[in-house]
Amino acid sequence: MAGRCPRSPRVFLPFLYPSLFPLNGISRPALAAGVKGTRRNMNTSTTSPEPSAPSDDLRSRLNPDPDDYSMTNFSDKAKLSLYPGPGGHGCISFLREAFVPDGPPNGGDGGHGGNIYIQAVHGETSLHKLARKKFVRAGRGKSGMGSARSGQRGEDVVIPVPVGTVVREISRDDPEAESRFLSRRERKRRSRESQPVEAEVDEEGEPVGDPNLHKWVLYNGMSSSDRKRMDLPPLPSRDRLFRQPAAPILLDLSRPTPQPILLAVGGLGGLGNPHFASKNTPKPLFATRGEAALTLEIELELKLLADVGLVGLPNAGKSTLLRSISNSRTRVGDWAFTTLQPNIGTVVLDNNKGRPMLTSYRKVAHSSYGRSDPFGRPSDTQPEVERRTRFTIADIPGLIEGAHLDKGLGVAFLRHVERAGVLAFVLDLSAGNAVAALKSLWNEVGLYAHMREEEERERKRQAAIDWSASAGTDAEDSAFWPSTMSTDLDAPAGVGQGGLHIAGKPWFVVATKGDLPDTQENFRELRDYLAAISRGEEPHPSGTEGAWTRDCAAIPVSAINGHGVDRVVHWAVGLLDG
Ligand SMILES: Nc1nc2c(ncn2[C@@H]2O[C@H](COP(=O)(O)OP(=O)(O)OP(=O)(O)O)[C@@H](O)[C@H]2O)c(=O)[nH]1
Ligand SMILES: [Mg+2]
Repeated sequence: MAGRCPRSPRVFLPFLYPSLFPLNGISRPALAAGVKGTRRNMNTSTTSPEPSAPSDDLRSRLNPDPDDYSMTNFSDKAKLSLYPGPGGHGCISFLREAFVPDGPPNGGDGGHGGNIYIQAVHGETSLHKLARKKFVRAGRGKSGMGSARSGQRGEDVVIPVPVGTVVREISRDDPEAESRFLSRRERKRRSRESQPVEAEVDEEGEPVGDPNLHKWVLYNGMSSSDRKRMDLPPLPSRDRLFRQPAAPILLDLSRPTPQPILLAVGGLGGLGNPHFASKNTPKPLFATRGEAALTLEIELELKLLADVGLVGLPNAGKSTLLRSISNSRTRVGDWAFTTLQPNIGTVVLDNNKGRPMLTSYRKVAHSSYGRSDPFGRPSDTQPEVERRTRFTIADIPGLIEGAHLDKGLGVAFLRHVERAGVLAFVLDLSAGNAVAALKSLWNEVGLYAHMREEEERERKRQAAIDWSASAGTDAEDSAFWPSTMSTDLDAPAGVGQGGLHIAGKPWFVVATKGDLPDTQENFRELRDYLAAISRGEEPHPSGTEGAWTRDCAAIPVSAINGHGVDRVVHWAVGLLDG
């Protein structure tokens, strides 16, 4: 779909290349009709397209000192060990009152351990705090007490993460699930071989006692041989309020989650001795221990969610462009790799005088995300339309040739533009052949897309392994954790189609530094090349079959002067909402 900005290049091009686009007698005010208003800090005018000299304010904003920038802590990866709380032990106690010297058992139950949840919230922008933290621990359940007082429940912990975070389980160690699984397997083996359950003996012929002895709290005054001989009842099977999500956990928190999502469940509290009182054992001298909780290792990866992603070689002028269309104070400097971390700017579609600069409507998906579903899964989504007032734009560190081989800063930062609706390739017209630069950038992006797809396939292979057999997760637990949580997740639309999930996005080119001399010829070549792609005479620069090739536009700008940048905004909005 074509961009929404006026198709005639004459609207802005006279600023940069009057010889390329002769006016043909069209009056200058008429040329400006496509741009409805003035943007703050910009020199495009409603009355005259003539570039006025940039004000000092604008000059210093768009060509700032290298130390004039704001920088925040940022990290897009974190590994966390999660330790939900273990359960508190049950209590062995008996009623002792005046005139009741030998009362019934009244030991309280232990409290359950605290759970660990995760929630994607607006306002969080980075994972650096979690990356430093390294582990998260929920509260342990308190042990039960006499007089039938139950122990307090351990405190739950909610991990707030930025919207756009992907959560992947690396490993888990669940001693309880493992022992449940082993005892179930043992029971099955015995019933298959129809073996009578014989009392096991140790090497010296002494009875070994209950293999689950370690799960009981025994009265302190007992001797160890009494303990071994003690006839303990079978461990009661218990209902769980929360079930541990099955392995491997894989979540894509690409929208805010109104309710926290459960990651790791705390251990169950032990049962007090009244639970084991029976006709034969009216005074049980035992209670159960609280369950040990599992340990979960997870990896968090933040993929920023911007509407438009800027991709370009180092020093191309991406950050200057971002400054010129938003209020971003990202760092600008005349050397490669000035930008070392992604920056997001918000472009407000308003000239700050209460008048919209352009009118566009975006599709919004309203859903009952998390409202009716305990897991916050999207349900019936109904796209609606609302007036667009802003969009976000992500500026990432520059890519160099061979970035996929980890040259320069590598291609990892492309993950922040991977989900952008539109890609804007920023090319420096004064730095050699722009067509070659565009091809080289697309080549790196294409290789990154293939790498991501390979990773995705590998992850799917891993996910296909039946973890319940090896890690001891209950089969019903697997059913409990909805498989949709892990399938619609990480796979961006089009993954597995040879890089299409990126090459299929709408894109355009911003040709910067058009104010510098001898850039017209370079721009002319670039424009002709893009026109040939649009006509289908040239393949997509990444070489991907079926990639987006409609209306490939090159917009010449002088970001440092704020010239032509309105057109970038118009075109981007047109592609986003078109
Ligand atoms: N003449 C001219 N210079 C520009 C223009 N845009 C940017 N520059 C200059 O080019 C240099 C690099 O600009 P940046 O915006 O830092 O470039 P970048 O692409 O963000 O660079 P990295 O962050 O290193 O990838 C700075 O000295 C800018 O002042 C422009 O339109 N015209
Ligand atoms: Mg930069």
